[in-house]
Amino acid sequence: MPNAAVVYNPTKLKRDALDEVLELARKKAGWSETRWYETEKGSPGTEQARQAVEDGCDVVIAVGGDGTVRAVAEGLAGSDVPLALVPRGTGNLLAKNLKLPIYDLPAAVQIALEGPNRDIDLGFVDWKRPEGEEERKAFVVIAGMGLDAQIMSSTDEELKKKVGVLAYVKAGMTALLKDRRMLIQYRVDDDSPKQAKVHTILVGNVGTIGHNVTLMPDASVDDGQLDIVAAQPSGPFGWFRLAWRVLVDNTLLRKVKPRKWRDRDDNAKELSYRQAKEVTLVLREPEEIQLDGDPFGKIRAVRVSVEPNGLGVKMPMGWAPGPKHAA
Ligand SMILES: Nc1ncnc2c1ncn2[C@@H]1O[C@H](COP(=O)(O)OP(=O)(O)OP(=O)(O)O)[C@@H](O)[C@H]1O
Repeated sequence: MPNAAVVYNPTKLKRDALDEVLELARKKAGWSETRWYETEKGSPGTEQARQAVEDGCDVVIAVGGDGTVRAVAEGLAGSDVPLALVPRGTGNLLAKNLKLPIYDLPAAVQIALEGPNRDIDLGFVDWKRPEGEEERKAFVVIAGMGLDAQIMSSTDEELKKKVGVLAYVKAGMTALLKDRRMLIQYRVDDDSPKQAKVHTILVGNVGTIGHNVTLMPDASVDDGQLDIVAAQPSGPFGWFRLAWRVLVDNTLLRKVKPRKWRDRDDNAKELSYRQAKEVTLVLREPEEIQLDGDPFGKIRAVRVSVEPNGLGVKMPMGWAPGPKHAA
């Protein structure tokens, strides 16, 4: 009989609430006893997911926000055990990009036990800390440096509990006022290395960053490619033009705007886009990095790469591969 493992963040959902729904569903589906693994502040899900794989589970259900999902996905890398989501965070970005149900326990549980598998790309970062320490981490949504990572690292967690995403607005305004740019050396795939001065550089696996804002209009979760965006607004209207590009062009007009117009716009100077399998960045000064919305401190250099189809995710019943499902 198959069995499910649950890796859950107890600050996001009480075990009893999920257990009640899961017990009914697993008995009905003929699954054996569920194994439970609780995350901890200093151990947000990677070790638990690895343990669950070692214990022989058939699916790992991650319960929590994007941080928990990222950590569990990292623990599943290299295994063929799929991930199922019970989204319980602020952003829930992977779930939203894959159009999975949010805050619907029975639907999430049914998907976990009976839903079809979809293979999606898994992003990896190999970074070097300012002190020289090297580390490898996975991400499923976005890796970012510069302004957005400063926002993540300075967002007030207490305020986030009270006002949700508005806490990011406060941190964002503070970071914007500092108007700091990073001097980077970068190399995209086999191109020759180049230099640039940018406010933010984002490397994404999915294109929508919550509230239906599409940052990377061509990003697809299973195209085997990373989408790179560099933001370098300048002049008094630079940030305004950038916001217009993201909020109006990418998000609202994308569906109606002819492709050739978008091609012409795609490398306007506020926002440059590239698709690649790998990008290496060397920073003049150590910079903050964020993965899927969680801050990971300062790094000196990073190689971002993608493992195509590196992660299986449980999808809603009736899902089948096809262009209209591209995220
Ligand atoms: N048992 C625990 N007690 C306290 N904190 C925990 C525990 N388990 C995990 N955490 C912390 O929870 C954070 C991960 O939270 P999670 O991603 O589930 O929600 P979130 O941060 O609200 O989501 P989002 O990223 O969407 O805002 C990690 O920083 C981790 O250290």
